[in-house]
Amino acid sequence: MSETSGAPAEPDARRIAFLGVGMMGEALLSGLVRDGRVLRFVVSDRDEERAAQIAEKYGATAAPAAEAVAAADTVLLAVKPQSMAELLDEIGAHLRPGALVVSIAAGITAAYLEQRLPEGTAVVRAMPNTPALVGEGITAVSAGTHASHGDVQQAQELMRTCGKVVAVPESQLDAVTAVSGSGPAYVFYVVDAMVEAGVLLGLPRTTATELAVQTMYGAATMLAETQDHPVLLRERVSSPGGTTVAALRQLDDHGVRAAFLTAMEAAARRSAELASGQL
Ligand SMILES: NC(=O)C1=CN([C@@H]2O[C@H](COP(=O)(O)OP(=O)(O)OC[C@H]3O[C@@H](n4cnc5c(N)ncnc54)[C@H](OP(=O)(O)O)[C@@H]3O)[C@@H](O)[C@H]2O)C=CC1
Ligand SMILES: O=C(O)[C@@H]1CCC=N1
Repeated sequence: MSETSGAPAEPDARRIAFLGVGMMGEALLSGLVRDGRVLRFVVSDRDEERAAQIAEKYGATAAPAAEAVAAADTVLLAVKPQSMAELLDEIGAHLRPGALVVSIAAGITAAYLEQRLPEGTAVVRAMPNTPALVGEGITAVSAGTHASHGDVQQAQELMRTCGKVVAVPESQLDAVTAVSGSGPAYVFYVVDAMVEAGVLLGLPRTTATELAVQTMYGAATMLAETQDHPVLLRERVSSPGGTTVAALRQLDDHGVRAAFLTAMEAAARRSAELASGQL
């Protein structure tokens, strides 16, 4: 198995195995490659053709999972929760002593992973999101039983190549998954609805899309840069007796806020179901 590295900024001799290079595995790999430190990557996927394509695209090596972990200092588990038990069976006996295992699977607890990996394996759970693809992700990280402070820092550093990182207790990860893990989908849903409304009002689709996307981007940038409360920012848009209050009243009448609460409760509940084995 040969290995390649990105352009060096700070030397880093770690070897990282990506197990599962679907949507999220690729997003995280792209962040690390963009980061450009000397990191050696090996990728593995049940779909060998996809693994080979990803390896070629990012200058990594493709290998079967057992082979990939045998040479890795850090192992990133990026398969669906439903595939996790099978993958752990496959790699358990091949893991290097002292290797750090980072899992991004929704719902799968550190205890679930620790029970299926060699005794004492350092496990860190991370919940990233797809804006990692453009370096604007946010990841929440929590430590398993055997993970040291250094292990957690290493996992955080890994995830920071894709955006921001926060540390949370594992008990909060279902809620995190509901807010930021699944969150980009709600935002895309809202933008899609705004574009559709613009088209309904007679705008060309391209114009409606440009207006909606830049409005979302500008509003998010204001939130991040001013740190002002969203209610204050909303009030500044709402002229007395004007267009905005007319629209917001309709959102309230249609129960949009309540729908968000119910939807995100459902996401957190589903995450907890995955943890309790209801795959
Ligand atoms: N998508 C997202 O926004 C986020 C996802 N996550 C988590 O990331 C994980 C991956 O999600 P996502 O990228 O969306 O899923 P994908 O289905 O896109 O990617 C998972 C990949 O892993 C492959 N795979 C399955 N089993 C194995 C195995 N035993 N060995 C090697 N590869 C395997 C899958 O192949 P096959 O399709 O053949 O099964 C697939 O290509 C999930 O656990 C999810 O909870 C976390 C945060 C955000
Ligand atoms: O939908 C899912 O289950 C995954 C976890 C968070 C985002 N996507």
